[in-house]
Amino acid sequence: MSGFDDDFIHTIDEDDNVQVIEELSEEEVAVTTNKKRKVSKKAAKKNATKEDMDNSFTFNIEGGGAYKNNTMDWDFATTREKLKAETLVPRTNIDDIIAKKLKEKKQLKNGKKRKAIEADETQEVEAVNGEGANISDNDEDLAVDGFGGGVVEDEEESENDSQDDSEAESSESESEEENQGDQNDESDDEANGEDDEEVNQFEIERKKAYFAPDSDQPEMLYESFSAMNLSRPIQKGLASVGFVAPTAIQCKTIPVALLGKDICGGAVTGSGKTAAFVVPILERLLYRPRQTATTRVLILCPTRELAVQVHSVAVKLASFTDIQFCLCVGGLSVKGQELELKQKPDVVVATPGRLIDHVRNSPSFTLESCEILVMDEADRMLEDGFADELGEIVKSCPKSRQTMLFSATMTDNVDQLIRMSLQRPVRLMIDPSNQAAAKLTQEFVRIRAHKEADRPAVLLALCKKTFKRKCIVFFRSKAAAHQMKIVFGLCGLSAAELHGNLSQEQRLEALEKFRDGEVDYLLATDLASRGLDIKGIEVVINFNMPQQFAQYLHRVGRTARAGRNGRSVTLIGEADRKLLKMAVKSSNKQQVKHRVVPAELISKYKAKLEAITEEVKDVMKQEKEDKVIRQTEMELKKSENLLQHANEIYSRPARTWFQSDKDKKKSKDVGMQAYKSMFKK
Ligand SMILES: Nc1ncnc2c1ncn2[C@@H]1O[C@H](COP(=O)(O)OP(=O)(O)OP(=O)(O)O)[C@@H](O)[C@H]1O
Repeated sequence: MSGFDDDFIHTIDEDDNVQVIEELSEEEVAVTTNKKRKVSKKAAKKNATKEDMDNSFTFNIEGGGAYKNNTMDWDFATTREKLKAETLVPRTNIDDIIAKKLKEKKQLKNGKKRKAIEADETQEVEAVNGEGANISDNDEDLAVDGFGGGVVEDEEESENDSQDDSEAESSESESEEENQGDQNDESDDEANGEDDEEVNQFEIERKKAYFAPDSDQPEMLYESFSAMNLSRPIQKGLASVGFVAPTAIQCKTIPVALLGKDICGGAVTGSGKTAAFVVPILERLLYRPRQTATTRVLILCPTRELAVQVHSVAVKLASFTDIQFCLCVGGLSVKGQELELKQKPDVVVATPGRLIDHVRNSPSFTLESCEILVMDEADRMLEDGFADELGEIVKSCPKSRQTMLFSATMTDNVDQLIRMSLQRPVRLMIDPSNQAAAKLTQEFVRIRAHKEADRPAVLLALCKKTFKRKCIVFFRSKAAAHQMKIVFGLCGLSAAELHGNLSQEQRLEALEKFRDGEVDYLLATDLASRGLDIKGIEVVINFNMPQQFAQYLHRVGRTARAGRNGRSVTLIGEADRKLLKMAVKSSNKQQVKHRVVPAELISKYKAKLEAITEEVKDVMKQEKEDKVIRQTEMELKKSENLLQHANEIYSRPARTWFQSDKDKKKSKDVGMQAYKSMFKK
């Protein structure tokens, strides 16, 4: 990067500290490495709370792979607390409505049982009196039992173990029909071959001219963070969260980022990209001039949850520094954020919309002094829906800034990147593009065209029989995720939902409940598909396949993170064959499997679903009614507020936006279309 003036934070090549790397001999590194000191979670926490530097501190060093330690969970507690304080009227709680429905059901069942016992007693009395009748099984009781647990459930448990292994077969067993389809696709590909070659050559030349030469990519591999010449407070921060050795993307990125270069970084999901950009930012900020507070770093994320997570990671890693952060995302109080921004925090972590709102409407907040701009999930942000907002943000930052873009499906499409006005970016791609995490097993359940309606029953069968905890299920729409939440609740499966129809507090609460194991399932839309890092997710189920392979990779990337094992199960329709082919192509063959859910099991759960249709409707009706009441209460509270603070409210200048309402709607529609096109058949 060129154009650093005196006020800019220093890159490592301008910094005397570079000597330290060279002076640290190999033996010294080896000695420290061999110590293998383990800092327990508890001790790390304790360290994190200490404000001052501890001179006797020794780093937590463990040689070998990056993921040896148990790293800490990121927490949303602070953000949730803030939100709780802002809630005007308590929200409708769907769990309460479902619980009420289940209670009613139980009461009904008990009532029936009592009646049956009374009837039996009468019959017995009658039998004694010589007018006997046979006592038959009460079918209705059994049906009711089947949903909440009890006898039928126990039976299922025992069936389960034997079925697990037999259900999974290798992909080689896929039918002839599928193979035929693949061959057709291939012959199409060949026909286009020559044209493609020319285009490819042109693209290769363009990329060559656009990106920095490959020689700018360091080939250094570091055994530990302490070998990276990072400052002591940063190393302490890393040790406190259990990071000992850098991952591949961290090895490559940190040195280049410290030089202030623009970066396009790509590495599979769960490979540590967050710390790859946070660490060099913190390191550089340690050397910032401190006379006047200035916001120097902006980190953009496509979703609020991801921004909350990145903020939490950054704050934890910076525990031993004086670096200040501010989280600016929609759904949190604008006023609170305005006050924080006034203090000129060093780093702002934001979602684009809310950030633009502040740039335009928060007095004294500007991006004029932004020296580093990071875009996490950059390929998503470069998509149509975000393009206008991004253009507005880039325009507000100085040209001389450093820009870093990261994603597991990072694009090196020059046309898209030009929008970001990068300066000879260094391409740091660790894994071949479009690849899933190494330890992910991908399973596919075939849904034939005339069986599309079976999807809910298949899902229920999978969750009831096989995947009983730490499972995230992706749906195409908010309505589908919500409806399934009710179905799961009525079927005795504990689930939380996560989608855009919930309040921000509910969204974070859902994530926390799932993370803490209070619920076994997270039923989500693509809101949760990118970036979220929840430890221990064992399975990702795709109720439907998204049309874009990249989106699929992000979804399944919620498991098998940080070198762990994981499994994905995708219900794959006839129209998704191409994507199945891509998954097979981009993975180790042994890791792609065909799962069969037995037809009788599907029939059983179809019947169960049919039997609870009315109950689902009831819950939805009750929920709607509660919503109306809450809405009215909200309006009332708002009017009261307005009356009480009318002068203040009306004297505020109206908030402005960079687009007209019409333009705003148009770009929202474009985004929505782009999203929907992912599912187009
Ligand atoms: N050096 C390290 N040592 C140990 N664990 C690490 C290290 N770096 C990151 N991790 C852990 O790896 C996990 C994945 O990291 P992160 O969320 O940054 O991945 P990502 O590459 O950004 O994934 P995604 O593409 O899904 O956004 C996290 O749980 C994080 O705590």
